[in-house]
Amino acid sequence: MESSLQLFLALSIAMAVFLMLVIVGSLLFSWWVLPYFAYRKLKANGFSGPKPAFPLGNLNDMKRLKKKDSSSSSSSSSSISNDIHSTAFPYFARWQKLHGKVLIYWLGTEPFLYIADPEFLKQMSADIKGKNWGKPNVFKHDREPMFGSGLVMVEGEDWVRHRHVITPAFSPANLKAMASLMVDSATKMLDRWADLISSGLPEIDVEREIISTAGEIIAKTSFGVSYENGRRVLERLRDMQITLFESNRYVGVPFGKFLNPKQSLKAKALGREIDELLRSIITERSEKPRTGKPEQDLLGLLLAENTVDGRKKRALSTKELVDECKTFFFGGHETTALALTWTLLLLGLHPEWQNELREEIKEVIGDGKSIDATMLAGLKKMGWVMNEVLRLYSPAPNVQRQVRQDIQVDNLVIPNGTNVWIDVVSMHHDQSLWGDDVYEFKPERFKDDIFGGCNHKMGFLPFGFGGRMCIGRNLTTMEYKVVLTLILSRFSFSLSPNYNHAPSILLSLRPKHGMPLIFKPL
Ligand code: HEM
Repeated sequence: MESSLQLFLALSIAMAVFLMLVIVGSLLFSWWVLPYFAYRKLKANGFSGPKPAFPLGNLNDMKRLKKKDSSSSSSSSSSISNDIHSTAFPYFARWQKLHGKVLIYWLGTEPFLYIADPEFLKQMSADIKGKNWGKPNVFKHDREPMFGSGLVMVEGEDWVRHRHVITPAFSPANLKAMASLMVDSATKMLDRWADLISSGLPEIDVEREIISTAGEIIAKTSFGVSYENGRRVLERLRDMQITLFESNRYVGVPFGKFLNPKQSLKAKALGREIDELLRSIITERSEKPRTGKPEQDLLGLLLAENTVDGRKKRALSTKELVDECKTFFFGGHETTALALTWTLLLLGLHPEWQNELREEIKEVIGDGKSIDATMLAGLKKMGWVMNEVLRLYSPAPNVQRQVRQDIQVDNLVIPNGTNVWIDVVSMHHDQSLWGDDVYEFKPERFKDDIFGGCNHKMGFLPFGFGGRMCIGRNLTTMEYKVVLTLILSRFSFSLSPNYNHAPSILLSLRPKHGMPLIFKPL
């Protein structure tokens, strides 16, 4: 009896040890062996890069170089340079010098092929359709609370279906109906600015103000905030964004989430609440008998797409609709707000361009009080300014993809599964592509050329490229023109002496210390 108990115990221990070994072995296999083989295959092409250390990859080098640089890189308002690549991304600038414009670096245990060479990118992407690109699995996990399986992250036939259903919602005809929502939110913000100015406080941090207004605009245009639940979703989405930003992120590092357990749990709880609120909005709306035109926000248009002749065709499931609403919010408001924020910096430094744009607004729109969306296309110079700002201070500073098939580039092979990191800021600041005036603010470079005189068509990529190019670019252009027209029609502005120039990366390219400007009513 005793010996069979001992045998049972010994077997149980052996089994537990065996299971532990299997778990540790498979973790090491997926964190060490697989990435190492992927790395070896990439290296076989002759690419090199900084030496990684397990399990952080090059994250420590990046932090160290950033820290070293940030002690010397912020500059006061009187000495602002648009040469920002080496200050916002000192590690990429340094590695490029050592390893060229295509190199390998590691986020945790994930190797990435870094690309800042438009010709290489052109050759690599020439035969790849939108549906055949992947998004790095490591980001799918990390950004799950923001995008779920919305359009930014889906792949293959699912991506084709999502893109097909969503594209009509962003058509110019549909977007026009949203202009008045934008005017309302922006006017409310500008009335608040006017009150501040008249009470003797002309210095306004436009970054904070515009991000909050753009959040309201995107919530209205995505799922409507006139409903009680809509407002609550907006508040929770903002909380979620702050929570995600607060955490010191260890993307690609095994168990990285557990290094910030409090934030990870909070983001998860907020995510559940947001999903629940959006689900209730969707159910309420889809059960409402359809009379007349669908509601003119993106969700209303998607729900209409989901129905044919009054019958449900279920192009997108409720979960997919929830994820798309979150995707529009996270993908759409901060990028647009930052494009406007950086524009105000550059126009604050170039009052002659404020005047040029005011003249144009007078000619095309009149006093700027009532804006008809059809007139916006006439604001050509404003379009050049927008492009030039997106070139110098691209709010989406990089594009990430994952390769889903072996890709041949000349005699090289980029293997299936390779993570790709495209450094847009580097290409937008590359003297060999743009010429000696690369760091100057010169909107006129876009006057007769949609590529701004760049000597390579893949050198200007503010909205990405190919079939997966940004679906929201028309919405952004409209919002940009509406908000800038209203600002320029009411105020002139200059940079505050308190502005500290430190463009830095927090998912998007942001001014690290905000953007204080001094306003005067016209
Ligand atoms: C200045 C504003 C914006 C910038 C700079 C920007 C930039 C980008 C970039 C670089 C991509 C990746 C493209 C690629 O992989 O090649 C992208 C994709 C996307 N953007 Fe935007 N975006 C902006 C505004 C918006 C807005 C307003 C929305 C929605 C309301 C939006 C929704 C999306 C979506 C859903 C995708 C994924 C498209 C796909 O994979 O099919 N974006 N955007």
